[in-house]
Amino acid sequence: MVDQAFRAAADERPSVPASEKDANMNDILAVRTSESPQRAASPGEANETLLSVRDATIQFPAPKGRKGAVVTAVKNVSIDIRRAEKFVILGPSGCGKSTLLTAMGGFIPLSGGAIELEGRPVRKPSMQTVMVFQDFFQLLPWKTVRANVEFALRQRWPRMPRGERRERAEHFVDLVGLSPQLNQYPHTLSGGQKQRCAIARAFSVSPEVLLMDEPFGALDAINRERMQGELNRIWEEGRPTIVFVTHDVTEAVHLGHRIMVMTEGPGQIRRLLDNPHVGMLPYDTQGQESVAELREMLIPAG
Ligand SMILES: Nc1ncnc2c1ncn2[C@@H]1O[C@H](COP(=O)(O)OP(=O)(O)OP(=O)(O)O)[C@@H](O)[C@H]1O
Repeated sequence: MVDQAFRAAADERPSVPASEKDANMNDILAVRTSESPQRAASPGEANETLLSVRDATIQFPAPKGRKGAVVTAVKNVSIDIRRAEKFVILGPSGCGKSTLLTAMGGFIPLSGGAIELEGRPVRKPSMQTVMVFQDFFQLLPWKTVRANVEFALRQRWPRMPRGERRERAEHFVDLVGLSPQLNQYPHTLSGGQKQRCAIARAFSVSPEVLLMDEPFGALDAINRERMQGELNRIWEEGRPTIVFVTHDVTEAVHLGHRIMVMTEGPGQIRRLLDNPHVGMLPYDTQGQESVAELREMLIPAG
């Protein structure tokens, strides 16, 4: 019998039929879910929906071609993101991951369907949602690490007393291990340190939802692995809801309580999986097997 967590994932209908390969993946994750004694319970198991995507379709004008022609980036995606979960969107390059994430933040409009945050339509960016990007240039170059975080805090809570703002900024800088660089400017930081600062800034404003678009994509392998572990650790503080986009299978399995696998473009849901291996790689051999299976699932047919 599959366990509760797996049934919850199966409730979300993928928008494309599962292949035989996918069915095997189900078996693997379902069995592991019930067998794994150390399994970290998904905090989203309480099933409280925070961000709801209903039948979302996103189209862009085709770059060239006849007038009115469109590119469909995302097609009929429906998904409920639960409060306090780390939800990973995984898929091949160009399948619409970033587009879907950007729409969740209200940065681009839907062509069809709806996105709601706590039951209210998401139509434009709001303070409830913060995005962290892959590139290293999201910090204000003329401000120090501390001042970058303080700046965000001032935007979020304009009336917060100066001392409290400073203290809060230092707390989050410390949380990401950047205290020694507190007074440094972005151009003096490594790529990993810049991402740490961006993450400190994002966490410091206590967003309802943190949207992370391949934030470690530009890091070397060692720093990337380190940052994944850090993210799991930092998430424990406050447990924000995180939607994390990646095309890296190991990263997905290490970070996501649930993993949504997308098809090649136009992006649809291929599978939605509960992941019992979150935070356990690289020492969890079953997790490594799941990584291999997922990787195979992403290899294009033919
Ligand atoms: N502003 C735009 N105008 C036209 N087409 C766009 C636009 N943004 C994205 N697209 C197209 O939508 C599709 C999905 O792009 P998207 O960036 O969401 O994919 P992705 O899965 O995030 O890819 P990657 O992993 O390479 O970042 C692609 O075909 C892309 O060319």
